[in-house]
Amino acid sequence: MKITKDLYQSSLVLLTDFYQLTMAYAYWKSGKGEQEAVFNLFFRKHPFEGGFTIAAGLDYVIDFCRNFKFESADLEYLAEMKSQDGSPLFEPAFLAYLSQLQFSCDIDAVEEGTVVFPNAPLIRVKGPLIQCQLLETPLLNILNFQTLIATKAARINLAAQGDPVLEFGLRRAQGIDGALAASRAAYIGGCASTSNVMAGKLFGIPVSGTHAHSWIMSFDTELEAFKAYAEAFPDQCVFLVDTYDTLHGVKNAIKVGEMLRSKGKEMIGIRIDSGDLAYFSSQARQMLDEAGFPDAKIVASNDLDEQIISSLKTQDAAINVWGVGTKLVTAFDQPALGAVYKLSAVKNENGDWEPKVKVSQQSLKINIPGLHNVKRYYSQDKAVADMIYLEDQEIDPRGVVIIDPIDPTRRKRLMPAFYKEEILLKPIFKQGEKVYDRPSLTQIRDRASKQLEALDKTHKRLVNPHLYPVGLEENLHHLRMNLVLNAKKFEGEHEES
Ligand SMILES: Nc1ncnc2c1ncn2[C@@H]1O[C@H](COP(=O)(O)OP(=O)(O)OP(=O)(O)O)[C@@H](O)[C@H]1O
Ligand SMILES: O=P(O)(O)OC[C@H]1O[C@H](OP(=O)(O)OP(=O)(O)O)[C@H](O)[C@@H]1O
Ligand SMILES: O=C(O)c1cccnc1
Ligand SMILES: [Mg+2]
Repeated sequence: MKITKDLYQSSLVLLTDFYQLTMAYAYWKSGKGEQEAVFNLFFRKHPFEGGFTIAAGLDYVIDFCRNFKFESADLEYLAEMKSQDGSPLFEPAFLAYLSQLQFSCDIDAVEEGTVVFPNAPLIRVKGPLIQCQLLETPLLNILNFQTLIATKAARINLAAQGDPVLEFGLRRAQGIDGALAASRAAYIGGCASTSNVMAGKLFGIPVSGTHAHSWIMSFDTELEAFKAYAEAFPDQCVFLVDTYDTLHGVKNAIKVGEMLRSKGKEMIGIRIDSGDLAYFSSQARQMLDEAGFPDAKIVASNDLDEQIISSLKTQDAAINVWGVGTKLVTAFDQPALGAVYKLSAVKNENGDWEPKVKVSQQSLKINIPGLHNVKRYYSQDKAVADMIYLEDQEIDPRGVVIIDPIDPTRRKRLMPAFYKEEILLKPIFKQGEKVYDRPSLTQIRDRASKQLEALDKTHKRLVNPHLYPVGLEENLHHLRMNLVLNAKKFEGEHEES
């Protein structure tokens, strides 16, 4: 197991795209490496055609930044890289610079478990250009995936309407770290437990499970298999009833349930893993009730997702617990979130911040310039709107207009004096020092649940959700428009000359 051993014991600083290192070298060479810059990480569209997204992954980012160090083995590898003519790609003086590099950025971020919306930053990184640049790929790698899975999990849990959802994804997850990170994110999104024992050990997630068809098939009869399992785990029996004939399996489960009861034990329930889950769960419920097991739970699994769970709910399926694997941990219907990381300001020689925009033909792709933050306004504990604003901008409590970043004709007037407010980007690192107390995973999960409660149900609809208002504070909107118009003007002048 050399590969996994090396992987988990090495520094992660090279977990970046090659072009980040070549840019870092060129920044250094041109004397710009230490120039201060600001980058923002944000996504442009909710995943799964949904109306909300749950931020996750910050804890990994914190670990990554705290361990941001080029070790001698990393530098040796870089020293061996060659350019086309066979000479070393990176000058020794640059590698010496990297060896001395100490993480010194300011990072402000939305806390894990926060409901977030398109275009508003999840993370803001302020610091020397080289460091900001080197963080792009790992930050995107971490936050894109965990945010995606936490959101998928939240959707599945909303569909389950409070029933426990057990995460069963390990066997179908995207490799080793994909599985671990998915279990963590699924728990943040509201899942009750994971089948992944290592995720249990690493993150303290409750671990749970039933048994497989192989257990049943290894015996001559299903009844023998159930009995043997009940001998081994008299307090943990969820009998898988569909290996041969589902309703006959329910009868066998009832027999063994009665045997357990005669010993003062109670079976937890049954699991159905195939066939029409509405039909079989209702039949099984009736049989269990009639046999005197009204509290026995019915667990369902088999390629479930939020749409099938919703459908089963409307069919009045008698399912109490949902086992969900593949479609959760792979984010089956949308395999990537698509968050991006964009430069929004640089400090010039006079020490002033210069806001930056990347002009694009698509207004959707024009970034938001400057050093900005996000305020969420709440009225009676419901989130009303998010405002993206320049951090040094005074906000008039009597009234502020927010403007949609994509369609400037969409505007909303807010009266901050009447609302409770929360600033979403919180300080995580100041000049490389961690200033944030990391919450426990349970606290993060609670935050996600409370944040979803604060969101109106129209935004949580799985299909065609109502759009939650997110807008630019007026002055930020004007700054952005002026930068775009100026950039276009210059472009025109260049073309003419
Ligand atoms: N009543 C129902 N309404 C909607 N979808 C259902 C219902 N019952 C089962 N499903 C879903 O339909 C799909 C059935 O898939 P498929 O036909 O491949 O399974 P199966 O043949 O029953 O079981 P398997 O092949 O796993 O042994 C699954 O995704 C399952 O979750
Ligand atoms: O369906 P998922 O959401 O991924 O949940 C996990 C599945 O994994 C197990 O069986 P597996 O799929 O390995 O085999 P089976 O479907 O043939 O029983 C389990 O019985 C579930 O069906
Ligand atoms: O414990 C279970 O029932 C389980 C675990 C993983 C995958 N499918 C089912
Ligand atoms: Mg299956």
